[in-house]
Amino acid sequence: MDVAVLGATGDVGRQICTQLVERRILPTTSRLQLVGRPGGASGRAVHGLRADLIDAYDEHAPLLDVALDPTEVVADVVVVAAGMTAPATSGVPMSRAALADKNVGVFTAYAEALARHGSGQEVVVVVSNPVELGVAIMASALGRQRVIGMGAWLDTLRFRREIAVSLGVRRHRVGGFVGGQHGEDLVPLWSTVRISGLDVDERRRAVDRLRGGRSLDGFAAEVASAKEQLAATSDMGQAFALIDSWPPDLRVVARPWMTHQSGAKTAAGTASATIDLVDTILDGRDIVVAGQVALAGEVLDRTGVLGVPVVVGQKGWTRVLLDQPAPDEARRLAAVAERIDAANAPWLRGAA
Ligand SMILES: NC(=O)c1ccc[n+]([C@@H]2O[C@H](COP(=O)([O-])OP(=O)(O)OC[C@H]3O[C@@H](n4cnc5c(N)ncnc54)[C@H](O)[C@@H]3O)[C@@H](O)[C@H]2O)c1
Repeated sequence: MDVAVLGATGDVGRQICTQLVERRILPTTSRLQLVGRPGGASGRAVHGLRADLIDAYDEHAPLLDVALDPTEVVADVVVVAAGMTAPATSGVPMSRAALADKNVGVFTAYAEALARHGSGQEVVVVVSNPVELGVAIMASALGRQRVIGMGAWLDTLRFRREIAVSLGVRRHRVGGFVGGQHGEDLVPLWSTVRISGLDVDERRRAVDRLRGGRSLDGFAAEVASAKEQLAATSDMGQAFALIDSWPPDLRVVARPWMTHQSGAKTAAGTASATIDLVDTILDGRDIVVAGQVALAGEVLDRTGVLGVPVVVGQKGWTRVLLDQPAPDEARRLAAVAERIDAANAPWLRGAA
């Protein structure tokens, strides 16, 4: 199967391409399409990236080609990593609306081109932010089940790792999902957490200990306070040590936020989670992941985009697996869904 990466020469796109090749996710008979923009720096650099990848990995690299126009994108899985990101500098916030304003044109151009020139089968993985807006635009052009935003999967892998660190076990022993909106408005779904080797009572005790008597009703205030404390800490080492002292779900929000503020960005982790999702789609077996998808009433009677656990396979996602969220999860999911809808509305009206 073939993969196309839009925004291949960006920080995230380049990591995705490199990891796809280095980790031998694609056989040598498959094609990896590196997609840039005509003219300008990325249109030139995408040819250079192709040459560099061949230089490094010729023996096991898939077929590498370059596309510079949305109409030329051809693949079974299309990864959307093109578009602007918030500045990776402390004290330079960029609102979701400002980012949406920058990236709505990118989402729309590729959605229209894929709808018109695509195979009608490609699965689209949205990495670019706001990921919920990208999913909404792509899903309305291509059909909702072929489009999945990877922010919730990245948040899920972080959640599992933070829980594993707190319990002193390896990450692969921890299951559980994060839903909601990617970033500060994520929803840690504690009711879905499973820890291999622990029975139900042991798990309940472990989860209660990790949560420390908190519920998600106070989570937004905790996140706001965490950001304030981190913004007031000029020493990066101290900031990350402070994060280490917090509970796992708060660390899931705070650590990547601080990483981005440090100037390092989160390109490697984002790419790794994207590869994981792409590999799962290519694998062909139905596997449960978390992703931002366009709902039609499957959870809390919601329509609109929301991060939830879903079954994915080669045709996209098929089912939502969140029958009974805990009451505090349901309340936060509903509130976050409202915020996503409100944030997306002006752009979706504009696109109609
Ligand atoms: N979902 C996540 O978990 C997550 C994490 C980190 C970053 N991101 C997002 O990924 C996106 C890329 O981030 P980055 O750090 O790589 O940014 P970057 O600025 O380094 O790269 C963006 C790339 O997109 C390209 N691009 C812009 N418009 C294009 C178009 N119309 N066609 C083809 N290419 C185009 C640019 O030339 C550039 O190469 C951002 O939207 C960012 O917010 C998402």
